[in-house]
Amino acid sequence: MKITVAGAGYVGLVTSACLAELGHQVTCIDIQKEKIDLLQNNRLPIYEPGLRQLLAKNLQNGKLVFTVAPHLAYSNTEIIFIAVGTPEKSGGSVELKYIDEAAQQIAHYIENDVIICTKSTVPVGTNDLIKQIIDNQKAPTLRAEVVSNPEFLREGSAVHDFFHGDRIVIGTDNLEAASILKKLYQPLDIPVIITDIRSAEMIKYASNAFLATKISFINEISNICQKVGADIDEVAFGIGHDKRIGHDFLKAGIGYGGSCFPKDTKALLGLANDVEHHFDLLEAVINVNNFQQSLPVLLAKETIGSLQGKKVALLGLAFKPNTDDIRGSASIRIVNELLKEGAIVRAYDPAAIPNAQCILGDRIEYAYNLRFALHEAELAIIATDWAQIKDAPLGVYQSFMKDPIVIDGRNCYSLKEIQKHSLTYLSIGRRYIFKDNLIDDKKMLHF
Ligand SMILES: NC(=O)c1ccc[n+]([C@@H]2O[C@H](COP(=O)([O-])OP(=O)(O)OC[C@H]3O[C@@H](n4cnc5c(N)ncnc54)[C@H](O)[C@@H]3O)[C@@H](O)[C@H]2O)c1
Ligand SMILES: O=c1ccn([C@@H]2O[C@H](COP(=O)(O)OP(=O)(O)O[C@H]3O[C@H](CO)[C@@H](O)[C@H](O)[C@H]3O)[C@@H](O)[C@H]2O)c(=O)[nH]1
Repeated sequence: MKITVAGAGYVGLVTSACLAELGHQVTCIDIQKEKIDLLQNNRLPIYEPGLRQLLAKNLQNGKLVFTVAPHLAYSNTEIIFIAVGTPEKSGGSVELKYIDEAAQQIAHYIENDVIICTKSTVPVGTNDLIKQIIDNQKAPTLRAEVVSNPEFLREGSAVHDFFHGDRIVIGTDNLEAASILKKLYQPLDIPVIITDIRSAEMIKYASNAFLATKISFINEISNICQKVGADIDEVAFGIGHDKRIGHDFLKAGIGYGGSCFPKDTKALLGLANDVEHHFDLLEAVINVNNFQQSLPVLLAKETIGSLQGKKVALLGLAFKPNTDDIRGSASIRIVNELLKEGAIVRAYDPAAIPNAQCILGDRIEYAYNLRFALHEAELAIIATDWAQIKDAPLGVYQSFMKDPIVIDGRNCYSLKEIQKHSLTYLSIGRRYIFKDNLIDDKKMLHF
């Protein structure tokens, strides 16, 4: 089929490359010329495992084309996927201007009947607005069916998720459009759920809010575990064995980040408020996450005292491993809080340094390897569980730091392993181990 994808971000690029891989003729359009120039030259503007190979192959065989020209993208196509950004506005509501602009362009440039699928995460009711824009502005002879087709991929495993997702949701009342999309996705052998547009839009927000709730729940349990001397990893393992609960998304840590959970939970809270429903549970999930992201600096202050002039190695800038995305990352909050306390920060990340530099500039130093980050640091904070960080031998902390204090925000090491080394080690929801293997419950910190 001839397919157009609007937006060359994480979702747009993965969708484009994977649909081209399935044999479709795909045109991906973006408004950022620099991005399209890079892509046309076979260079990826993002870090996403597996994407480079798909891009190279499908650019070369002509199945995938990049453009900034809307007449090329929209005038001769059968299905259009909208994958433009829907970022958070100040106050937490959803910025829909990119959706609005894309819809206007589509309406203006289409020259045949099309199905328009919204992959962007949009508040319930937005697809009706897209339909209104298109219907009001397109040529009256053309048929354009607007369908909600929310995306569930995770960064860092997005290509895998495209081919092996848990479900595909199609929100439409139009049986013909549903059947065309079902056929498009058929080779993936993933269950397809066909529902109405508003339910499809809500499935996306409810999914993210539920996953965020699981994370905040386990983080709250972890904070209690730490105070009563239980071990959160044991507890999560134990409760996860109940099939009704499951093991996924029960990893305690320094909270969820990313371009989705923080913004989508706030958007759903806003949506609930708009219909005069106070979503107490979701509000608590967000508050717990804010606390959790601040935990490393609280622990640092309780352990060391003043952080003024202290050298801190921050290990990980991305919001999770295997991505260069720093949107909503706990690390950004940690840096800001450390700098406010007067600390000197040197950060290491295998992929996210260029993105971090755009936001943090020269307020911190950057290290291109773990050892340089740790060199002479007085405190190390593990913020992202990249393999390069979680698999590093514990000896490096002793070799490169003066008197190592490690705050492990992702519980990368087992306490047994830690006890073989002489370092002060604080993790999430587990006993704190002080230098010389002293595990002293009386030394539990209080925050
Ligand atoms: N990132 C994820 O993991 C993920 C997963 C599922 C859903 N989503 C949702 O998908 C949407 C896109 O997310 P993303 O992370 O890929 O965003 P992104 O910010 O990485 O990319 C969005 C792209 O859209 C482009 N754009 C803006 N207006 C345009 C227009 N009129 N025409 C063409 N391109 C235009 C921007 O220039 C940008 O390159 C969001 O709604 C997000 O919530 C994201
Ligand atoms: O047990 C866990 C699982 C995740 N996280 C954190 O939660 C955040 C989000 O992780 P993840 O969900 O793996 O990454 P995303 O790429 O943000 O994907 C989420 O957001 C996307 C955008 O909406 C959805 O498409 C995906 O289904 C949804 O998982 C990260 O900071 C993780 O460190 C935890 O702290 N504990």
